[in-house]
Amino acid sequence: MTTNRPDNTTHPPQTDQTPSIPTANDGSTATSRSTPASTINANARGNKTIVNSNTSTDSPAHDSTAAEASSDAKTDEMLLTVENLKTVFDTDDGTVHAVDGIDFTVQRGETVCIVGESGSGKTVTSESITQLFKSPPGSIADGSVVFDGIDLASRTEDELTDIRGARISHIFQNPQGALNPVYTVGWQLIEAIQLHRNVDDDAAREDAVDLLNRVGIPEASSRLDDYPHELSGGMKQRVMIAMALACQPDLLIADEPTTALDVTIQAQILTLLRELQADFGMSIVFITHDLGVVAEIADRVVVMYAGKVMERGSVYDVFESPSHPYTKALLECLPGRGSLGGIPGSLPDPTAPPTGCRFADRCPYAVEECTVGEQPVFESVGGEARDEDIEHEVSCVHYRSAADPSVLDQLDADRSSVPQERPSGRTVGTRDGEGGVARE
Ligand SMILES: Nc1ncnc2c1ncn2[C@@H]1O[C@H](COP(=O)(O)OP(=O)(O)OP(=O)(O)O)[C@@H](O)[C@H]1O
Ligand code: NI
Repeated sequence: MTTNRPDNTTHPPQTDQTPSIPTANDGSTATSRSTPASTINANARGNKTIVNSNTSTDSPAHDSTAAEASSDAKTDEMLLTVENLKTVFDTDDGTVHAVDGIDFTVQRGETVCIVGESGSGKTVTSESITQLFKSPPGSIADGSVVFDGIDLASRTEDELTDIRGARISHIFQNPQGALNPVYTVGWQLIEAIQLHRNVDDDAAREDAVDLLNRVGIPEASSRLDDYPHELSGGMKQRVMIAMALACQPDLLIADEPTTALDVTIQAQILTLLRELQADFGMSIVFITHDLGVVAEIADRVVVMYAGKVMERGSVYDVFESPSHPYTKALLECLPGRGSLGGIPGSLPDPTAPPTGCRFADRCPYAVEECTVGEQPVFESVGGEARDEDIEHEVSCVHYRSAADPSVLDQLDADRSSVPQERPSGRTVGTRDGEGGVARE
């Protein structure tokens, strides 16, 4: 990379533990990759054209020593804080409560995976960060999205455009849709670079070649003259990543960026993202329904269901001590586990979400209390956190202070002694019959 960074040091891992993550059959592990953050970027998706701004301001790189020494400094490590976010769509069928009061945080340099079944609100969550959804019908009905001290939820469209262009990049599942078919890859990349940095054509071209090299495109200088249709799907996604990195974002939002790719290419892209994150120090919000990918790439996991967060915690805690029955059910769908066809049943109607826990009617552990009132408050799961910087919390009545969550284990034991109902309905979980992605 040609770009100069104010701070290219790499943090020590958040923890020296590298527990085995039961991704699937391969027992591969996920390690923390925490690095400091910096700077800028931009990009495009169907709903809105994202116009890039031309300023590039480095965010204050945080001082790891100070951060470790003081709990106050931890606030500085927080890049994104989402609180009580509600995003709705006004439709002819009523108001769709796509995201319905969620909280999560993203620290500088970490990867947060949002995982859940299809329709649980992952994409709308990611689009709500910079309000990429089409409006109307979409709107943020409540809550705040604080990015590096700026509340994005209350910003004007112009201000959001600047932020999107300057500091938050998006990559999407379908790179074809995001690349302009009538311009060469080089033209588009050079434009992205020049929108952010005041460099002449030759310097921008040189940077473009560097970026393409960096994302693993062979013979980069000759590929600059290719049109998007001349590239394979994997190569196009690499170009999109290069464009997203053109100005070094503080935050890269990746919505199922590998889902359309074959398994080998998926693995390569995930490896690439990890390497780039270490080099660039950016934070990543990674949307996926694939738990194999989560185990591979996440530091922190946010489990979503029907517009709500059900459980959140470090990748270690969520995989090794899954606590919400929904998380348990998702993990059961991993290849080699009990459930083959996904979790029985389907999501509730998003225009009329049920009271209480939204998973209650599909939950083998549900009791009467689960179906009344508000979503259960988040409780700490307790036990020894494997990553002490990341709280492990769950929204489930069985974890209330007066309750005894071991009832879930007891029920598990009881259930395993009776034949299981063969699940039907929508699928969730991992790539077709494949295990986790091999780590390098
Ligand atoms: N433009 C829209 N108009 C109306 N409803 C919408 C719109 N976009 C999303 N929704 C609804 O919001 C809910 C959440 O959708 P979202 O796309 O965020 O799910 P997801 O978790 O990303 O699913 P998938 O894994 O299939 O991508 C769904 O019920 C969806 O139908
Ligand atoms: Ni989605």
